[in-house]
Order: sequence, then structure tokens, then C-alpha cells
Amino acid sequence: MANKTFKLNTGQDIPALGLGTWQSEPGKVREAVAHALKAGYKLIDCAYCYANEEEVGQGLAEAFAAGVRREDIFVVTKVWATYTTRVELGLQKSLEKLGLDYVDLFLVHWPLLMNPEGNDDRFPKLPNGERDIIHSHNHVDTWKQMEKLVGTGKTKAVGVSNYSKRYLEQLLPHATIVPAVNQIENHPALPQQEIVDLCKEKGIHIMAYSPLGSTGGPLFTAEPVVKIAEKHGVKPSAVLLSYHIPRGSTVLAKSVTPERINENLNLVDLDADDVKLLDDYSNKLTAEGKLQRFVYPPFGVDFGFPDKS
Ligand SMILES: NC(=O)C1=CN([C@@H]2O[C@H](COP(=O)(O)OP(=O)(O)OC[C@H]3O[C@@H](n4cnc5c(N)ncnc54)[C@H](OP(=O)(O)O)[C@@H]3O)[C@@H](O)[C@H]2O)C=CC1
Ligand SMILES: O=C[C@H](O)[C@@H](O)[C@@H](O)[C@H](O)C(=O)O
Repeated sequence: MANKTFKLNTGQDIPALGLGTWQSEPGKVREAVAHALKAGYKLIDCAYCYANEEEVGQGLAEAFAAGVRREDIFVVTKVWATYTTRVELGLQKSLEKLGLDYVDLFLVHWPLLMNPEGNDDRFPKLPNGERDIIHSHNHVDTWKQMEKLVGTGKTKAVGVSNYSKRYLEQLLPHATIVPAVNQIENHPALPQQEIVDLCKEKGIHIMAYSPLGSTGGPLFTAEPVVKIAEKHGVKPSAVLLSYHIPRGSTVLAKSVTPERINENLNLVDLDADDVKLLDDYSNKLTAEGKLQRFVYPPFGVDFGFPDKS
């Protein structure tokens, strides 16, 4: 699975599987990144907001020293919400921390602006404790800045993250460059099919985040996942990661545990019956209004996701 790729609208090949680094603790993430790359992972997903890019960079450097070549891996990072009026600065800061000259893909992490002059670099707050958000900011203006980065050589492609259908429909009429990627939460309990279908139609590749249900893997016990895992003699984690391959999406799995990093490389070919079982499960949750979204930060903004509007 490590070598399977999809094609982006830029012509680049993007690996089907990547290592996530959100909440990867200091003291562990360097080893996780180095271990993953040496084990055959080709994609590392980072973000300025994760506040661990310096250590991720140390892991990259360790892998390069062990013979992994920069041109053979795909590094993704994201502009954080306090930098969406200063995207080149945001990218530059990430590059310096990662110790890289360029990334392969740079994403708008969330479509909004938090106060760049607020009381914190990443999470500025108002006196009442709420996030300090500049509600007058138009996310399309961020995208116009992202488009300019492509000519700088600091990123090979630009894309978005956490864009609903509504937000994409606001963005696309103004886009000179169609986003290469939309990175969204995606798993059988949150298929977000309306976004996946629109992205497919527009040539935007989906990167699926929190495929295990995020911290602790709450989806491991979902009934169809257990059933399919037993049928193939694999762990539920393998079923949840494999779900994305027939969907044509890249999947990001976070782990700082070397054995899990290894086992997450071993995906399975789900057959038509497996896919139907998982789709039926998604449809049932949708019909019952029981979809599960595990990542919804307290921005207090309506991002246009039907399960949260
Ligand atoms: N654009 C965005 O806004 C977002 C992007 N992301 C990206 O997607 C990545 C993945 O999503 P994330 O939310 O981290 O969650 P995941 O769905 O990848 O789940 C991570 C959790 O599962 C555990 N785990 C991993 N593999 C196994 C395994 N084989 N067996 C048992 N447990 C396992 C990890 O534990 P341990 O590490 O202790 O081994 C951790 O607790 C992120 O790290 C980030 O890069 C995620 C959320 C939002
Ligand atoms: O990428 C992962 C998530 O989006 C994460 O960056 C946010 O949830 C952030 O911690 C926040 O609280 O806004």
C-alpha cells in the first residue's frame, strides 16, 4: 500500500496513505516520522497549528540521513487560521520549522481568519474566552493569496481543508487554480458524500482525516467494521483505512506507536460486499441523523456541513 498513488489535478502523484501528526506528542513524533519513512510511508501530514513541526523536521532529517530521498516523499502542511491574511509568511514559518525548501502541498487549514494581532499566535481569545475570530474576512481572499504561492517554488500545489460543499461553491467561481485537494474528516460514520462527489466532479482529490475516529479509534467497534475485519482476518484499523482506497481518496493515519505505524501499512482489498456493508451503515446513520463528527473545533462558525448546520 505504501507505493499506491493517486493523480492530482497538478499532475503530481499523491500517495494513497500518509502518516498524520496532529496530537503527536513532543518526544515521540520525531521517532514516529523517521520510523514511518524508513518503513515505507511516503506522505507526512503536518500543520503549523500542531506546534510540533520542528520535531517533525528532525524526523524528516533522520530519515534523509538514513537514505530516504526528499523527492520520493510527499510533505503536506497547512496555513493556520491566524495566518490566512499572510499565507506566504505562514508557509515560510512552517518550512523553517520543518527544515525544508518546499512542501508538496499547502492547504488552507480552516476557511476563516483568527485575529493576527490577537493575544496568541495560534489561539487568540477574547476576554470572554471565545476564539478571537475576524468574521468579516472572506475565505476567497485567502485562496487568492494561496494561488500566488504556486509560482514561488515553496509549494508544488495548493489546496483546502474542512471545506463543505457550500464553501467550495463559494470558492470555485473565483478560483484561477482549482484546489488540488480538500482534506476532510471521512470515515463510514461520516461519509460526507456530497463533498466527495462534488470534489470528484471538479477534479479535487480527497484526503481523509480521522479515519479511525481520531484519538483512541472509537470506530474500531462499529459492527460492520468488526464483521469485515473478522472475515479478512485483520484488525478493524485495517478495514477503516482500506475503506478509502476504492473511494479514490488518500487516507491519513496518525500513530506514534511504531508497531501500529507498521501495521497501518497493511491494508486489505475490500470486495463489493464489504463496500456495500459499509455504505449501508453510512446510509443508516445518515437516515437516523446519527452521523459522528469527531473533529469540530469551537470556532462558533457555521462551515456549512449539513450535520452541523
Ligand atoms: N485538516 C484537519 O483539520 C485535520 C487533519 N487531521 C490529520 O489527519 C490525521 C489523522 O487523524 P487523527 O484525528 O489524528 O486520528 P486517527 O483517526 O488517525 O486516529 C489516531 C488514533 O488512533 C490510534 N491508532 C492508530 N493506529 C492504530 C492501530 N493500528 N491500532 C490501534 N490504535 C491505533 C492512535 O494512537 P497512537 O498514536 O497512540 O498509536 C490515535 O489515538 C491527523 O493526525 C492529521 O494529520 C486530523 C484532524 C483534522
Ligand atoms: O487538524 C486538526 C484539527 O483541525 C486541529 O487543528 C484543530 O482541531 C485545532 O486543534 C483547533 O482546536 O482548532
